[in-house]
Amino acid sequence: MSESVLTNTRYGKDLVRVFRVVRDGEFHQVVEYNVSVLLEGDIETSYTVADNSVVVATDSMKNITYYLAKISPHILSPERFALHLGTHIVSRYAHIHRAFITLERLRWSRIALGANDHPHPHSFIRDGNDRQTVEVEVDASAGKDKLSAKVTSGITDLLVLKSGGSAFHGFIHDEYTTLREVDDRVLSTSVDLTYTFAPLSLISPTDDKKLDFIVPEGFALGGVWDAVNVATRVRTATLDIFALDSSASVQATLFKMGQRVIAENAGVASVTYKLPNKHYIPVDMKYIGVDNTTPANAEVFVPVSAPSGLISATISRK
Ligand SMILES: O=c1[nH]c(=O)c2[nH]c(=O)[nH]c2[nH]1
Repeated sequence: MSESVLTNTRYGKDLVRVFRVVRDGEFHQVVEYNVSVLLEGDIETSYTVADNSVVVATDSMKNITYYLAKISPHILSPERFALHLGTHIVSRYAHIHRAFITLERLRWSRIALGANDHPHPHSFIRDGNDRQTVEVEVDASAGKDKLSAKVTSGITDLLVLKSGGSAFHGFIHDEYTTLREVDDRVLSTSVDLTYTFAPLSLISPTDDKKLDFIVPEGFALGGVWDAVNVATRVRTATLDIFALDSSASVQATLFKMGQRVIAENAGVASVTYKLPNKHYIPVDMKYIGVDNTTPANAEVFVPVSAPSGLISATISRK
């Protein structure tokens, strides 16, 4: 027993599902989040000597999440809501020094009706399985009056495919090579990306209940970290480059995506893409005397679920 030591502790509530409607008269806005709240602090004794007096119950973390979803004016912005939640928790509990708030925003887009695409005031559609992601770390370890935060946002599971405009040749040919060079192929990936904002300092709440939250400079609408607009631009840039690039490889297309994200978003310090290459293999129909394998005649493909390539890179501001 004496040869072991507790070196790291973090605990909390995962998969807190919460939906919020914000009513502006007839006009509603909605968000649905999956939230994870993890805490670090002076909690070692809960592990080593079963001392629950230092434990904020994970059930309470769930309740705090629901309460903040009810009262936070920042609920519609995943970044600002996560910062508000983390700031409240580290300010409210003296022995909790860091809060790690992770949040996924599910898509609920407003339904557009009729020939004019008339936006419906309170009806929404799940128009994609991709989720916006936010990871926030609120750090009070330098003191409750010196809060700082790191914010990383992203997109996960954005599934795309192009049936032209993608080639792959010039790669190493040796005794292990069976892949053919192609001028044209099906390219599909499920985009996973994260982008990081510069670290920021936060103003500590001054009210008794520690519920006040002042949006950090830059994170308000129109600021360099205006997360709503950054998220929209990053998604648009990724889809634009995917569609428009005459792809020489996943690597080369990925780099162009990253360059555009950095160029268009002054507040973004770096962006990391993880792109699986989801292979679509032309079916060999020689058995029936049909050419389905030369690129011009390849029309029937087998989508291969495994293995896939996996291409990743981080593009940073110089
Ligand atoms: O775009 C690609 N990059 C690779 O590194 C690679 N490797 C492979 O087999 N196919 C591909 N395609």
